[in-house]
Order: sequence, then C-alpha cells, then structure tokens
Amino acid sequence: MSVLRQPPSSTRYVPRLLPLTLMNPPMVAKHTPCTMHLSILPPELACKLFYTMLDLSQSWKRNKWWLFDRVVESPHRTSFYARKTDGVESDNSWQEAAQYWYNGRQTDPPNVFPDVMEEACLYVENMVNKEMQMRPRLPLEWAGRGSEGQIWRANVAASNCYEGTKDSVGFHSDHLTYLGPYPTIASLSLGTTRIFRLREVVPSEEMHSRRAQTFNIPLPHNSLIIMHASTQEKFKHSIPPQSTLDLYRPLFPHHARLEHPLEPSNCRINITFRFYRPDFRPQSIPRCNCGVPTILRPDMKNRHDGQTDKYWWTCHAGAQNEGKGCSFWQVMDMKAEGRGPTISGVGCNER
Ligand SMILES: O=C(O)CCC(=O)C(=O)O
Ligand SMILES: [Fe+2]
Repeated sequence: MSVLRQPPSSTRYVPRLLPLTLMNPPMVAKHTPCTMHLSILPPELACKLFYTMLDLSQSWKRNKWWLFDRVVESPHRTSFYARKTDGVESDNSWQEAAQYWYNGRQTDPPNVFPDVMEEACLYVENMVNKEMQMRPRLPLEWAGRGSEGQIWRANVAASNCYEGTKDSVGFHSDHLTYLGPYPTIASLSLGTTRIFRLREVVPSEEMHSRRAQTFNIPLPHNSLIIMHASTQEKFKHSIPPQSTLDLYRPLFPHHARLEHPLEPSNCRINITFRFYRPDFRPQSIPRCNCGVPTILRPDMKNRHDGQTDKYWWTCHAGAQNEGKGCSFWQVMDMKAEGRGPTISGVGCNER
C-alpha cells in the first residue's frame, strides 16, 4: 500500500522577526532610512512651542473621511500651516493644498506659521540640510534651480495633537501628491513621549525570503525624526495607542501665564515640516473622472531603490463623496508631465 504524502512545500518557512526598540540615534540610523536628533531646539524655545501649539490645538479638528460605506474619524486632532514667507504660487494653491490635507474637505485658508514655529523651523532646516549633505541623493528628488534645490526648506507643516493614551494614527505612508517622489519630512515631537512605529513594506519579489520587522522608536520631548528620501516609498509609520504614558513635566512656566504652577501634561504635539515642490503645485495635479484632484502614491511592493520606481495618480474623490470614487489610475510620468528639475537631471553636486 502506498502512503499518501503531502508534496514538499515550495514556500520556504520564513521566521517572523520580533519587534525591535530603537533606543538611540545610532540604532535608528542603522535600521531605518531615518535619523533621530535629541534636544534639537533650545529648551526654552521647545517649551514655548509646546505651550503655543497646545493652546492652538484646542481648535484643531479630527479628520473625517469615507472608508467604503462609512465615515471614519482620525483618532487625533490635526491642523495644517503654510509658511507666509514662501511663495508656492498663489493663495489658491495653499487653499487646495490645505483641503487635500483634510482629505478633500472644504476648509478656511490655512493658518500661517506662528512666530515661535517659524523660529523652530530654522533649527529644523539646519539639521535637515546637515544630514542631507552626508547622504546620497536619489534621481527623482527635487533639484530646484540654482542653489535653491540643494538647500532643503519647509514651506508647510502639518501638526497633530495626541491627547492621552488612546489618541493615535494608524500605519500609513504619507501621500506624495504635493511632495513628489523621495521627499524629506522632518517630524518634531513635543510633550509626552510616544512611540513612533516603523515597518518596512517588503517588495513582492522578496516576500518569500524575508519578513518585515517592526521598529519602535520612543520619541521624547524636543526630538526630531527626519524621514529621509525613500522612507515614504519603503516604510509605513504609525503612532500606536499605548496602555500607559509618562506625563510631560515642563521645565518652564507658560510664557503668558508666568504665575501659574507648572502642570504636567498627557499630550504630545507633533509638527511635520514639509516641502511642497513647485513642480507638484496644485494646478499641475491630474484630476480624475470625478473632476477631483488625484493623489500620488508609490508602488511600494515593486520598488527599485531609486532607479525605476513607479508612482500612481489615483482617484481620491471617494474620501468625501460618500465613499463613491471612480477607477481613475494613471502612472506618473515625470517627463511627459513636465516635472523637475530633479537630481538625475542636474547632478548631485551642482550648485
Ligand atoms: O505624530 C507623528 O509622529 C506622525 C504623524 C504623521 O504620520 C503624519 O502627520 O502624517
Ligand atoms: Fe505620516
């Protein structure tokens, strides 16, 4: 009698990797395309910015959008700021960019950076430029004109407030609609320490040979995470809910309430400083069959490390239109769409 045996499995067993906590800047740089910078601002400025944004956050909103057949709400409050000294085209551009941040909702014109945020932004820009000079640049990164493109600057910022243990943001990579391919995003943390979680999206062709690892990075008050070029293409990030929290104990009194006792806080303020590229200005974004600006996403599962990477324009109308979008889908073509200049065009060391 012959014994029936299962045919040998063609898929190799690939062991799961345990999550790893990255406790310090060298560990972050070793395992991810990000760098971490502690005590990035002078302590008093960091505290003043925390108080300023915490006060402002009282009027920030939870983002709302349609997911399939129901409205979902972001589990944290958010707001969008444009830098008044920067001219990315007209005020209408900023309006559209802000509406995009709120998933296509009608919004008032975006706020401009408060003075204290403007001051902090200069420290952030210095650090980003120092780091960028030490890294290889990727072909589709913005190269600007003259010296402009070789110096990173922020022209918008998105701000988030996470109150208590439950506020969070789920795994995502940031849409590239106005950032273009390979953006550099600088993310400042103020207030209570929260965990920033990163997980690589393993390309399809490697799925049978390796698994993604989850990295947990505790982000203390006054720390900066720079998500360097390729982070959005390769990794997803999140701020998970936590079961416990260490309260933030400010070292300085509130600048407008000097006589008040120092109050511990259970809030984290996050400011992501971003550069909206002139070659991805709102007027240049393709519209889908619904007549709504599309969103730009990288093909994370089939990536080729800066060489032949693909990006898609897809319909985003469903986020607001009761979940009803169209099937619009178009490969982004830098040349045909007249975008650039990019690093591949001007070369890395041109100034
Ligand atoms: O709060 C953070 O550190 C992350 C925020 C974030 O991912 C975003 O605003 O896109
Ligand atoms: Fe994000």
